[in-house]
Amino acid sequence: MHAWLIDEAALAEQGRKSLAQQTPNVPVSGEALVELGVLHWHFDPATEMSKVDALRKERSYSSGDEVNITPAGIPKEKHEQFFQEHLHDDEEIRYMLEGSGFFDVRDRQDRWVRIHLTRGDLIILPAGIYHRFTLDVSDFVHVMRLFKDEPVWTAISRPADDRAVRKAYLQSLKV
Ligand SMILES: CSCCC(=O)/C(O)=C/O
Ligand SMILES: [Fe+2]
Repeated sequence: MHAWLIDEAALAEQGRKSLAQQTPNVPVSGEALVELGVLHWHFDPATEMSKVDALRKERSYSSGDEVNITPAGIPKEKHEQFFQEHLHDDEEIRYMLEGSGFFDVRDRQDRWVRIHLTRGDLIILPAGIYHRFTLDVSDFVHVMRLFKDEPVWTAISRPADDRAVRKAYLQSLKV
């Protein structure tokens, strides 16, 4: 996992799937992500699935599924929808089994932090954080999605500032 600040204009120029970090390169540490409520682990899918299972139990992720995301495999509109800034009422838990991609999350100053995830990265985005997802130049990801209850994927587009989950998230940043 690598994370860095991105500038929207520069990103548009280089293409949103580009692996190139921007100049000036401003890295964002794992600790800074934790302060935003973003948690990250790395578990080798070949040898460390028991650690994923332990985390599932510990955090009560009772259901899950696996999806392939490729330009050919999902409708373009869906991929565009992933890249529309949104939030969820629940945590978003994603475990990268193959491939790679970017989650962009908003920081306290409303800047974009780009998080590059590759095989073995497991990320938890807190409920209420504004974010988006895109494939990178590899154009492929096989991802496990984990849920506390029945699988639901409801994206609430920004602006959603009046939503209870957004207010609770902002409140959690203050402590
Ligand atoms: C990498 S899983 C597909 C994207 C997704 O589920 C989501 O909510 C993006 O924010
Ligand atoms: Fe999302």
